[in-house]
Amino acid sequence: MSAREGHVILGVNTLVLGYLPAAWQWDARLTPDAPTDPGYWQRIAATAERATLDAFFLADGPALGDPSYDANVSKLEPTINWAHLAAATEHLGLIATASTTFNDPFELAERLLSLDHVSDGRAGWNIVTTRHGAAAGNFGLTGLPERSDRYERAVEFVDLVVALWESARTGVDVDHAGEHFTLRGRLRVPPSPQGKPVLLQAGGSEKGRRLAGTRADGVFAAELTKEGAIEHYNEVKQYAADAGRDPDTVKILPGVLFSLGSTEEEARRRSDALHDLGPSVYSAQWLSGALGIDATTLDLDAPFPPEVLAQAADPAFQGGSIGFRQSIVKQIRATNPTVREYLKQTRYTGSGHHGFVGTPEQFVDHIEDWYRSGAIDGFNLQPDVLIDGLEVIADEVVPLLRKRGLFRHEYETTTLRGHFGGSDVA
Ligand SMILES: Cc1cc2nc3c(=O)[nH]c(=O)nc-3n(C[C@H](O)[C@H](O)[C@H](O)COP(=O)(O)O)c2cc1C
Repeated sequence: MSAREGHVILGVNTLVLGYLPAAWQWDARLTPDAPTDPGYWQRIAATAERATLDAFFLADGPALGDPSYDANVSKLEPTINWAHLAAATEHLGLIATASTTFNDPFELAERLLSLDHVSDGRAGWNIVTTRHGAAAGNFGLTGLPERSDRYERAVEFVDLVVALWESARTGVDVDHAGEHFTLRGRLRVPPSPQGKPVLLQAGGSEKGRRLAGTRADGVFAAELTKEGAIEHYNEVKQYAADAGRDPDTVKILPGVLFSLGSTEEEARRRSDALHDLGPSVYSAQWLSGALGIDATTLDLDAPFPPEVLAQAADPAFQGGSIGFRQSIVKQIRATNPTVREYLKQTRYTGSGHHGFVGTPEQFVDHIEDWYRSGAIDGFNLQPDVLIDGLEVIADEVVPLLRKRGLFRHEYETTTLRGHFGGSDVA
């Protein structure tokens, strides 16, 4: 492995109860009111701070989830969810997903900068353009705007939000007349301790990677294989360098779904039990959404038809996220399994996101391997089930990472930007 030094960044995409739909059946502490119970969030945040983790992260879309594959159908709006947790935590970053397609730049700039104040500089914004068609109906549209329109709007949206945060610092009005937005004025919210919230981006198409490289401080990536992760890592870092930025200021954090056990067999039993407890269509539904086809119509005992894996004639009209789709197709092409074999293997190698099933020691080996191979700057951890899935990170994984010099022993920085290697002071 390379001699790469430094420590990994570890976030937790809490989702709410965990990434598997049966999470609520696994742990009695995951009560029906957990999503809206401040006490639940404070308990898991205390575990995360005990482990000196970098941030809690909330994936989100402005629409009710689909229970056939979404483990967290109902939840609070992320910035509100994090505002109350800010008061109950001291170090943990709080990253909220918000769509550039279904928000207004002035309102979101105010809301995120306010969150940065109430959290003493620990706010982050995960920039998405939203892949779920259900959100369109909630905003008076008959369908999602086409991908390149969404990204064109996203670039103007992000630049306007950053200009508004800058207006808070300089006191100079923003005077913007663009393709998607016209605005003259400035924020009433003063600059925050870290200057402005940390920007992350999620979306792996070429436009998504370019947005990340030119503007974001971090990337929530979907990469099922180490080769795909290295390619994504290098591409975004190159976009940053081409934009005159220091590539090291953009941290690449793929998601990793994990089930851990004291032995590999126990971990696999846990993953199997959780999948067997969940909706039988879970893996097929996830795959359908990610590939943009109905996976339940495929011949289970045959390989994937070439036309299913082929890129849409015009990627612009490829539904869902190209990032997820490309990653899944790469993984399928690597072993050419039957559909049934692939759906079964996703239990152990992840569905859409990279997956790991094994012991804490094996997980640490895996984290170290991907980090020293230049595939990641860290991971956005996604426990199969919250509470006990997070406790094993605090009690077993982090101590092992610290022993290897790969993780902090205590918080040395006070803001999310500081945790990411930037300066605590704006
Ligand atoms: C790793 C990853 C995580 C994502 N998380 C979300 C999310 O939480 N909410 C959401 O609306 N979209 C999410 N998306 C999709 C984004 O909305 C994205 O802008 C859109 O699907 C286009 O993605 P693409 O560039 O991969 O085609 C995610 C995409 C990826 C790759």
